Amino acid sequence: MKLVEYPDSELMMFDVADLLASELSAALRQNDWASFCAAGGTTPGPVFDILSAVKLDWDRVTVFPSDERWVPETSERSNARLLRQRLLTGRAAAARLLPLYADAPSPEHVVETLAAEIEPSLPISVLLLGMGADMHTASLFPGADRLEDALADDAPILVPMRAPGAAEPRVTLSARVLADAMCTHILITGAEKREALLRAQSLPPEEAPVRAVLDAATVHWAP
Ligand SMILES: O=C1O[C@H](COP(=O)(O)O)[C@@H](O)[C@H](O)[C@H]1O
Repeated sequence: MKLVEYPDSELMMFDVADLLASELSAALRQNDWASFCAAGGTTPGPVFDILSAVKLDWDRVTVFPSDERWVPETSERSNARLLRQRLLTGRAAAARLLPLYADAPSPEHVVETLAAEIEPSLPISVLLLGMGADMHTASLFPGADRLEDALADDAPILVPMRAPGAAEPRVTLSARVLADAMCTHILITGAEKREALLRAQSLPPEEAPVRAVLDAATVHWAP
């Protein structure tokens, strides 16, 4: 793991957006398409705002969330809504968004269909993850009902997930799909998450799921 510490969050958001733009641009030089998989939650919005204005062949980029809460895009808790409102505007409006939600009573009803839509965009070209203070990343939560399945070497692309720390059912990319990404960044702020990150380094993924993606990741932290 590489840890980059910034004096303030604003500087971090600009630097990370710049890095992601260069990596997407490099991926597009090597291939006809690139995929950008990004966290939801409260942290990455400013990165999306900056990235959305970058000049890039966005029409060759497929964007999808790392995980989704089982709510429609009308909900403020929807990770796809965050991507649509903060990233797929301006220049980046030309990108294609693949939501990880469909109008079905539970993730189990549609998880295979959703996974089939993601599969052609794998491996992920550029991955931006977040992390909770409980050391979850994407929706790989400690104590989640299907964490073991999602951490397995032969895990499916997408795994439905329910966890004590999650208000609604979730769907998440599995650890192997996240760990296969060509470039991985984790964006965190605050003393509590920094301490959790350092603790996660010496714990197994079953206790600290973020551990499953740490080896190849660059972690960006600001107070
Ligand atoms: O629930 C989620 O949490 C993590 C961390 O979110 P944050 O609000 O603490 O930044 C996020 O990375 C994940 O995509 C999201 O579904």
